[in-house]
Amino acid sequence: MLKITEIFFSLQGEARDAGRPTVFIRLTGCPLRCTYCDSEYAFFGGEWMHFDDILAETARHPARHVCVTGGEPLAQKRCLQLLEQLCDAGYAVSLETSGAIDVSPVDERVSRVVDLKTPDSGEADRNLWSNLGTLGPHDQLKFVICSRGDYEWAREQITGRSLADLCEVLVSPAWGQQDPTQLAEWVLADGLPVRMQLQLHKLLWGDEPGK
Ligand SMILES: C[S@@+](CC[C@H](N)C(=O)[O-])C[C@H]1O[C@@H](n2cnc3c(N)ncnc32)[C@H](O)[C@@H]1O
Ligand SMILES: Nc1nc2[nH]cc(C(=O)O)c2c(=O)[nH]1
Ligand code: SF4
Ligand SMILES: [Mg+2]
Repeated sequence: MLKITEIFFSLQGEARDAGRPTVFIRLTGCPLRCTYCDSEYAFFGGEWMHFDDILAETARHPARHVCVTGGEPLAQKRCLQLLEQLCDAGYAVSLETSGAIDVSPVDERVSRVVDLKTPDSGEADRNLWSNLGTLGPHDQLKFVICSRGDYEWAREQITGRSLADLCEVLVSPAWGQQDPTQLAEWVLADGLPVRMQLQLHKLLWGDEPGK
């Protein structure tokens, strides 16, 4: 059983697979409190669901891709079993995670999207740097940028730790806070080896849950 906030079908709005029709499984609960969090409604509540029912609900939608998110999905230990079962069922699975919890036990078929928390998130001291050692080309690292200070911090991590040699590195403007054009100009000025992303679902549907 897992505590689930919502299961919905949408276009992947973030990271490397942006634009692909995807089923989202949002797990309830998170031990962090990022200043910009757009998913606070997943902190509490939710519904206990059996694995079979989660898989059945997922299968109702015509998708090859499944994204497990939250809240912080890895805060529920049994999330690991769900990820395995989704892979066994043939889905291309991604996991959105805060980087505050050990990602090494995650099934290697899963693309782990690890968000390194920036200073302005208010949660940078929660980053588990040992996670970097477990990542490979199939995984993704992400920085959500709130300010020039966040950008410079991210740039320092990316260049100082050669992160682009590990896996795909993404930068994303904090929605409604960081001007995206400005971020694009900074990336270009430095020739930073990253992929900049916008939250496609918010451009399409605004900031509403279940999209
Ligand atoms: C809601 S979190 C859930 C997964 C996990 N707790 C995490 O933080 O990665 C999914 C992704 O949305 C990003 N996110 C949340 N609020 C955002 C905002 N206002 N603007 C841009 N990205 C945001 C997070 O940084 C994270 O990369
Ligand atoms: N369309 C869509 N794509 C997403 N990719 C990651 C999401 C998340 O909240 O983790 C998300 C989301 O909430 N909606
Ligand atoms: S870790 Fe993710 S879900 Fe938790 S507060 Fe931060 S952005 Fe929101
Ligand atoms: Mg979201």
